[in-house]
Amino acid sequence: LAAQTMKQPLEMSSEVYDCIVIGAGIQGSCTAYQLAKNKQKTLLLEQFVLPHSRGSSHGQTRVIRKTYEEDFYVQMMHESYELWAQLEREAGVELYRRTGLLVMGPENGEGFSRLKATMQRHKIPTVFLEKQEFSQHIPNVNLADGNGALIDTFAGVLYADRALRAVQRLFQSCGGVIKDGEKVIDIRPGAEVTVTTDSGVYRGRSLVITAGPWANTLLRHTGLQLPLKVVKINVCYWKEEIPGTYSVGQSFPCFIEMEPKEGEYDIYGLPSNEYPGLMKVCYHMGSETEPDERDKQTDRGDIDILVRFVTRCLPGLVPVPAVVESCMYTVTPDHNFVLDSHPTYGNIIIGAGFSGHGFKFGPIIGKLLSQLAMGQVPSHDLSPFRIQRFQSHARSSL
Ligand SMILES: Cc1cc2nc3c(=O)[nH]c(=O)nc-3n(C[C@H](O)[C@H](O)[C@H](O)COP(=O)(O)OP(=O)(O)OC[C@H]3O[C@@H](n4cnc5c(N)ncnc54)[C@H](O)[C@@H]3O)c2cc1C
Ligand SMILES: O=C(O)[C@@H]1CCCC=N1
Repeated sequence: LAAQTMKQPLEMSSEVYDCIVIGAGIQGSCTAYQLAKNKQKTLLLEQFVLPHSRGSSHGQTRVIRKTYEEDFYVQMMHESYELWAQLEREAGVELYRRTGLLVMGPENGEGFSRLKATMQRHKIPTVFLEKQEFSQHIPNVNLADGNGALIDTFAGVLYADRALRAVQRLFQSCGGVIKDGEKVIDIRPGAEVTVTTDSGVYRGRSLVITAGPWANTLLRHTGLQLPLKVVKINVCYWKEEIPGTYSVGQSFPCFIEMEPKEGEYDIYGLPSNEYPGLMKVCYHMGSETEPDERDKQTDRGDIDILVRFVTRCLPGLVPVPAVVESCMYTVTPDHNFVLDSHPTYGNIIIGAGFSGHGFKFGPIIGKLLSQLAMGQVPSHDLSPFRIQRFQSHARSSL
């Protein structure tokens, strides 16, 4: 009996991969696909059985836009749109639906002014709406006093779950290997990195860590901790008083209300689509949580803010959420991503801290992280995303 219950040592696979990617969310899946396309023998490890709803990439929809204040995000989005279109062709599925994005914000505020200037500088097709013509273009929305409004006409919706499945399928069709339901429990850095899961041991010449909310749990094995905050997002859907009022079919756009009140985070919404008669409207922040204890976080302060916003600005919605789902953001202090090599181990690449706005960048992030993993010079300037910027925060736990 003792012999039967004794644990067998985990077997080391004889295969040496060019690259092992940990985490099959949108960033890891896109990275793995880019590597496989570049003839790299690639293993993608995922702790949960796919598909799952325990990280940050699940759910049916995400916003895609070029509407950013910073030039570097706009430049990356130019290429990301092209790569999404390429993915649609390769997978033979529709992943993007153009709806436009309405941005409302304090007309003379710093953020809104910077956004307007960036849109103009990059010649992004934008309609600037005057207060008096607003309701004619956007019925059933109340523009707050003092707010300006613009529309990014090429923005829209990405079909997130469908996109994730498509990228993983493409990765496998290029010879990539996915092992899901395998949690990584140890990482040994070296010229060949050794990665141990709860059921096997694997070796790779390089390693990409794209573990979303679990980034720091894994980085601990490499002696690094980043200043990341994991928050639970209450994903709220609101019932239309008259079904279809805010629907994709009625050409209702996605929207962002910048800084609805001083000190508050943005509120954003997507036209009703995935659940007929329900519109998704969310607060762009949540309360801190441990990633494995997400459902124990029951704070509803964000929902109170949303109820006030819906009552004031979206009169065609019942101001009580009809459905609340859960998701997580992994937030950096400056809300910019981490895209970098490990400061000590050059063959360990980190993609983390996507701060609630990373999905739309998936294909370009996949390309950049794969370039780092292959030892190539990245095709965009990655200086805004370096670990070094956290010098006073990032801790070595070696
Ligand atoms: C409610 C919500 C709305 C959003 N809206 C938008 C939007 O409109 N537009 C936009 O661009 N972005 C949006 N985002 C952000 C975007 O979805 C995220 O930035 C993106 O999904 C992050 O992907 P990821 O691959 O880094 O993380 P994840 O999707 O969390 O993937 C990480 C994966 O790593 C796995 N993993 C972790 N640890 C281990 C381990 N030890 N072993 C094996 N596997 C492991 C996890 O299980 C997980 O599957 C939104 C996010 C949320 C939550
Ligand atoms: O990234 C996005 O576009 C969305 C909407 C604004 C806030 C966060 N996610």
